[in-house]
Amino acid sequence: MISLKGLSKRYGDRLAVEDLSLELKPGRVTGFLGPNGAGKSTTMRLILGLDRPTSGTATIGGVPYHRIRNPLRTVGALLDARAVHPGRSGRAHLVALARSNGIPRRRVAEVLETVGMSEAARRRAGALSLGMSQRLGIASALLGDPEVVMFDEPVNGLDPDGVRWVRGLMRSLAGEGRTVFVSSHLMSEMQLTADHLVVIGKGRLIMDAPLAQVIAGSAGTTVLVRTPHAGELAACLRAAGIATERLGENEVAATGVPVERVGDLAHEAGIRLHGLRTREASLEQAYHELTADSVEYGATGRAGA
Ligand SMILES: Nc1ncnc2c1ncn2[C@@H]1O[C@H](COP(=O)(O)OP(=O)(O)OP(=O)(O)O)[C@@H](O)[C@H]1O
Repeated sequence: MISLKGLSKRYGDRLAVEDLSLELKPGRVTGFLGPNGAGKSTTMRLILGLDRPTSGTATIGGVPYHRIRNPLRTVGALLDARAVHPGRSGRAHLVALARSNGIPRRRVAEVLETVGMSEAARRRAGALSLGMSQRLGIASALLGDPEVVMFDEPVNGLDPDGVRWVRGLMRSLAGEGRTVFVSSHLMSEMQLTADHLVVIGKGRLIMDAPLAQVIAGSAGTTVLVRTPHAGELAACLRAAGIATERLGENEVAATGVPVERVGDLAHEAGIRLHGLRTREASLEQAYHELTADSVEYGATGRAGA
């Protein structure tokens, strides 16, 4: 488990991360979302001890990274896929990493097999495509068979097959009971991969909730009801403070409300229903609503402002 308590990081007069407190639990994929410059990479670097917090703490299994005795066996991370010696082969890179971390050499062949690059690992790392570099970075992260894995934009540069492969890998790592923390700007992909979401904007926590709850909370998620008493039901829902729209003679749409509540209200009012279903918003829509006030570098904003 990763635990952040009041985590803050200041660069000069800029607060890149501000008072983040949350727990990333094992056995699930937690997606880490936020606009450019929101502080995702900084947070990941703080967890990995690559930067020191200005205040607060980040711990893995209760211990700050710099005090973990066998870091690669505890936490594996992919932050920058190109951060590999370009002249070395992928395999040589992994062998060196294994040796310097007391990891058995057989793990090199195992992780290369896992990421599907047993052949390509013979090539110089500098000659690998971005997609292959991503796979090598993922192999490095998995080398120590860690309980916690963190990936910063892991599907960056991958083709559709590669994207699907990463999705399957994340799901299976979580299925094995590991803590999986992954940042991405690809909402459609996160919707398919994540169980839980942490959304930040301008360094601050916006949302820490299950994916289903984030989507259900979107104004785009609508409960559609078919009933011969549409007028009566619409009035009843409005009286309960629910945004309601008549779609037709026999149909009512309600937003911002769980389907169970609509069903219960209809039941209490003795209104017969012929259909009750939810039309879910996309994660992309939910994300835009959540972060609308936090986007710093919008198309109309001043570049670099
Ligand atoms: N080493 C640094 N020195 C000064 N400022 C920094 C440094 N690293 C990050 N920042 C600033 O901190 C803020 C957060 O940056 P960070 O890279 O963590 O955001 P991010 O959410 O990962 O963005 P992106 O989605 O674009 O990767 C930004 O304003 C960035 O300019």
